[in-house]
Amino acid sequence: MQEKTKIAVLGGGSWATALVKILSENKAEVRWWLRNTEDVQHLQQFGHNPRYISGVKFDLNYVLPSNNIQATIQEADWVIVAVPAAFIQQALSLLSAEAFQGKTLVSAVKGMIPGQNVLITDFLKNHFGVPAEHQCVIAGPCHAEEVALEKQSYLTIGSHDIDRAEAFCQLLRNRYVKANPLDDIDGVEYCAVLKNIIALACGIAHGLNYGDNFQAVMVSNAMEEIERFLHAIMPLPRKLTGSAYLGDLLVTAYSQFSRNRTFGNMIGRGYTVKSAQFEMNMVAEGYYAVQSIHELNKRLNVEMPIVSAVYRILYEGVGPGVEIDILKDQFK
Ligand SMILES: NC(=O)c1ccc[n+]([C@@H]2O[C@H](COP(=O)([O-])OP(=O)(O)OC[C@H]3O[C@@H](n4cnc5c(N)ncnc54)[C@H](O)[C@@H]3O)[C@@H](O)[C@H]2O)c1
Ligand SMILES: O=P(O)(O)OC[C@H](O)CO
Repeated sequence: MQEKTKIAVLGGGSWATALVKILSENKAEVRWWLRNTEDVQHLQQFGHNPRYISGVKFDLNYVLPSNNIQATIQEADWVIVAVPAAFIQQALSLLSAEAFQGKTLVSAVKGMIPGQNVLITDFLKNHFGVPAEHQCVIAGPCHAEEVALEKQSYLTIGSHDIDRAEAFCQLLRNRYVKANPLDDIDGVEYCAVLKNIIALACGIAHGLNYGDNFQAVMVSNAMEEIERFLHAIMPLPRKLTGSAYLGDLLVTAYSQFSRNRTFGNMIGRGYTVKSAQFEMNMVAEGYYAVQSIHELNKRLNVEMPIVSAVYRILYEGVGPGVEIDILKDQFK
């Protein structure tokens, strides 16, 4: 009998839950780390994650929930990090560089480490010595909620090692998930960070009662902003109309499931940052990312009017109406 592929998934949120569904249904052995003991016990007893997309039922012959992070990754060949960026340092604090040796690290995160202002793959390299070519990122327009409903979805797996990316694609592909490898790992990782900030802006505009016409112009301006930033930080020939770039921006800017758009919408309607965070059970990565991009851009000096507007709204207390009014006059 062929041995099962052993995969560790770190994180108890929506995306981790959807990834565990995909991988375990493909008959991989999934060791799943969740920080909350009651959630682990609930999963072991009932086969559901009680907090996020709880309709998904897991086959416990393939899914092994645990709150011991060292034991979870020990046997795994692949380790998927699906913890929001702001909590990664804390989540991985019990692990040493040796714990990751010989494994492939896969970032499912669309964010940056706050304060350090680095991508997750760079953090894993700097902090744990995981070589760049031993890493992959999961990109592309894919909401966990739609995976749970088995709606047709597309993922792009970025890696400097294209064979490794293809091997990971093979673990993901199923009836409703298509996966493709791509070597522009940094480009898709930065694009995923930026699209979350743009979704915040779209949500803010919607909350202020701007309509679809305005949002379409905002998204097309945003695409130019993303292109300028990617060109400045990582110049490469890349097809930005691809689903890991434009596709991911569109899903997050328009979908009812978007965390970032929902958060922005609350800000546009007059919620404070604290009250919006309190009301959402989920994490809007764009809130943290906009600070990191703002810091990085002090060096790059890229023209990023939408990102700058979101930064001023969320971190400098400028009224959302004031900032969106300024953008309104700049857009063509
Ligand atoms: N949800 C999606 O559809 C989706 C799709 C692609 C990528 N992602 C990315 O996956 C990553 C995980 O996001 P998600 O959507 O699964 O999360 P989520 O918003 O569904 O859930 C929030 C997660 O944050 C954790 N959390 C909250 N407060 C915490 C704290 N103080 N310390 C530690 N952990 C805390 C929760 O336990 C939970 O796991 C993010 O980077 C996100 O951008 C999400
Ligand atoms: O749309 P959001 O803000 O929920 O982000 C989730 C994923 O990045 C969509 O691909």
